[in-house]
Amino acid sequence: MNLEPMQKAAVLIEALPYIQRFNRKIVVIKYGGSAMIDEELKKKVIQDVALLKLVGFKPIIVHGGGKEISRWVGKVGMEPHFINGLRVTDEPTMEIAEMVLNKVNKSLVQLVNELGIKAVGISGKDGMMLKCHKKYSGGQDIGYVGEIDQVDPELIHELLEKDFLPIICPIAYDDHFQSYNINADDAACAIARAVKAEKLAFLTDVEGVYRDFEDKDSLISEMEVEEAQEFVDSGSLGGGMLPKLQNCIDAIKNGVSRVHILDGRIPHCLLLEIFTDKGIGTAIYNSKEDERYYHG
Ligand SMILES: Nc1ncnc2c1ncn2[C@@H]1O[C@H](COP(=O)(O)OP(=O)(O)O)[C@@H](O)[C@H]1O
Ligand SMILES: CC(=O)N[C@@H](CCC(=O)OP(=O)(O)O)C(=O)O
Repeated sequence: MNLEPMQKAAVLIEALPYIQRFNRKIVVIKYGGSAMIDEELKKKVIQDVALLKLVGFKPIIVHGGGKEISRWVGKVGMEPHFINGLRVTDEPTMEIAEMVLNKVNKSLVQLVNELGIKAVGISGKDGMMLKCHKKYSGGQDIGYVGEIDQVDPELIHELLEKDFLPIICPIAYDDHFQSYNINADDAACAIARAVKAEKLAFLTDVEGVYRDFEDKDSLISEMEVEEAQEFVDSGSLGGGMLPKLQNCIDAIKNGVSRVHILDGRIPHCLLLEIFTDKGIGTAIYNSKEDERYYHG
């Protein structure tokens, strides 16, 4: 894309009110495994986060790595198994999940560091950040899968205060200090609530939420939280989007100002959402009044 100098200036000027509005505000970015497949795209996501940091935002990355965990589970001759979108996590799977998530974590840290920004990679066990209990799915035992009870944000605040960029992987601990595998959307949501994030953005592998998944013209660009709840309750939403949208609703109801579901396959989707008047993907917000605050 070649822009004339005046167009370049216009793009920067359009970003100005957003830079002012988000100065020193916390933005949590949930970076899903499905949006991590392409190395070039991955670099662009990291560039976006770096830019957010350099213009004065306080970004936090909470990442997944579900596809990579499944690849390694397959490598050791086991079959990945999910119930209601959650990985059935027996002892060997837990060991693999923790190893893989830590590996993904450090690879993201390296990409951020390469841009001259100091990142610190941690899991929910560091600083006793994410405490959980064993979760059952529809009454079924799904192994070492946890539900978060408590988030201690002290370490995150310390890192932000010292100007580090926290990169967090979704592993938690229970009363007995056993490690648990946490769905990364759940972790991002709990963390965004605990740090009272201004924004929570999910980077995934679809354009956003479709009213009808079969009809690609039915993309919903924005929804008030009540409307989103009605959509979830209607039963017409399926797949991974169902728990994701419920997480978005819970985040808004618990103090996060605005949540976005963005297509991580679009280069620089984060910048396009945050710094342009129109935005992209699906935005969920509390009320029309709050929405005017963001997009005029
Ligand atoms: N109405 C819908 N709109 C968008 N995505 C949907 C819808 N219904 C089901 N989905 C599915 O939800 C998936 C996104 O959730 P998920 O797989 O959990 O993403 P991630 O791995 O990025 O967290 C999409 O890839 C899509 O297959
Ligand atoms: C319990 C559970 O399902 N944990 C997830 C954690 C990683 C994750 O959520 O990654 P994505 O965001 O890439 O899907 C898993 O094992 O796949």
